[in-house]
Amino acid sequence: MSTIDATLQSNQQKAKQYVTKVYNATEQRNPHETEFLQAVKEIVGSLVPVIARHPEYMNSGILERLLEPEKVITFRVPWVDDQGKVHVNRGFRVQFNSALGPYKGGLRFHPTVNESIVKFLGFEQIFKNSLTGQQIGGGKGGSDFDPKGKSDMEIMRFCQSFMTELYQHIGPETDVPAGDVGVNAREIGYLFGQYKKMCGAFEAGVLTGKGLGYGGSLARTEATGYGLVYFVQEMLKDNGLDFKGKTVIVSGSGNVSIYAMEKAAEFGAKVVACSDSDGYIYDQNGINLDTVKELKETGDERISAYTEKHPSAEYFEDCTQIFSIPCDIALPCATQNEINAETAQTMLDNGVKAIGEGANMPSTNEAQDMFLENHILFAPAKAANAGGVAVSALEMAQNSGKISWAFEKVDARLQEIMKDIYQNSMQAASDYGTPGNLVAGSNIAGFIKVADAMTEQGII
Ligand SMILES: NC(=O)c1ccc[n+]([C@@H]2O[C@H](COP(=O)([O-])OP(=O)(O)OC[C@H]3O[C@@H](n4cnc5c(N)ncnc54)[C@H](O)[C@@H]3O)[C@@H](O)[C@H]2O)c1
Repeated sequence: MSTIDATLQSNQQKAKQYVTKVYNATEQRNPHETEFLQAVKEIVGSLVPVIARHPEYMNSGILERLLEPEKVITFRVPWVDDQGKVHVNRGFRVQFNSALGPYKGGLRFHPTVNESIVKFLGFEQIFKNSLTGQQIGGGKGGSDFDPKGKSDMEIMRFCQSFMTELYQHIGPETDVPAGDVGVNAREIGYLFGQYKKMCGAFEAGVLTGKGLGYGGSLARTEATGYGLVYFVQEMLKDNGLDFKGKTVIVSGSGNVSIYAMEKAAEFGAKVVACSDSDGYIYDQNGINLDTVKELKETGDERISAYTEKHPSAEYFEDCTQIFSIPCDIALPCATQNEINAETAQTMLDNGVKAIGEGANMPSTNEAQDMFLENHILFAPAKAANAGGVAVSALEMAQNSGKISWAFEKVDARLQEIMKDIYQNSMQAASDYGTPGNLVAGSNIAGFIKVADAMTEQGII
């Protein structure tokens, strides 16, 4: 073995030991945070070749610092329902990393929200935001409040109470929340109103996903779903494929899902199924998106009601079974861990060709490995669903210039950003010895920018 080969091997070994040591320490320090640990394991596992080539990251403790949020804020959110009964929920904001810019990431209102979920989302957000090439750090927040079945006034009172505490921790140059599951334009409106009242100032850039009349950006509503399809289209094109004529399944029926279905259909695909947390619908004629929008965007109805308007469609209880339907392209857009090893095996048996993750961490690490081992085209969440935050950063830019761009301008910029993320992730994958592996490539490309900025900014 040559001296160069021996050095490379020794560096690789040291890097592996370092990554394992840091992961084990994280596990010991956060023993019950399963989702956070899952996200950490996936990312740090792919960083071994980077650390081996750049031992300076190891020497300056980059991973140890990256894995500990800069700040975690937990607070009480008391509110009164329409019957006068008092409720108390828990609010969270994790300000994970500000090496590249103000913390940026959504708020999730869902009964499953806890510190582990918010930390996994915030951790992923660091790399996603870095991939967009914009000046945004990583953060995330939310509450275990369940908006399902609540009246408009209850939602408003909850949002006001939530912001009464949060306002002192955020700001256009500090931390800029947005929507996520359970937080859409209505909730952002109530949150913004309360922020404005508490601060006594109209600071449009403090929240993104706002209504168009008071500083929102055109194309923000569509951005995550459209961006996902633009990303998958790049991946398909690179492999001699295309959306045209393909059978597509999109889980969920919320913001990401609806606009992923819209763009996939526009590109000539036939979307045959979508879901909500109760069950899924299968429409062999192709999902009628106007009906889904009517049920989910203007009404507050369950997806099962779709079959009342389209009797030839079928409804099945148990949303987890949506991916048992054969398809060419699967776009999981509902929630974390919706595809486990068993579901992945069914999808492989059914001949799936490509997967694009619209939701955050919808595939377990086992499922992801199975797709990669079987050479399925796989677009991981932190790259493929970055379109939402990318357009949020464009909203911040418009707010700071007090201007509004046309839909076409924002959409064109979104397409360029998704293309760049695809190319940079592919390049990083091939530079570090895993050509074509977008999981490794996006982790590495996202990491290097943050690690370099942290190094330049000193030990803080
Ligand atoms: N909104 C964004 O801009 C954005 C950006 C990046 C990533 N994401 C991620 O995309 C996912 C969806 O977010 P959204 O903004 O569309 O939320 P949303 O609240 O608008 O919609 C979520 C949808 O998923 C459904 N759902 C929930 N649990 C489910 C389950 N177990 N099985 C099937 N359906 C289920 C809900 O009924 C709803 O239709 C989340 O993982 C979120 O973190 C969102």
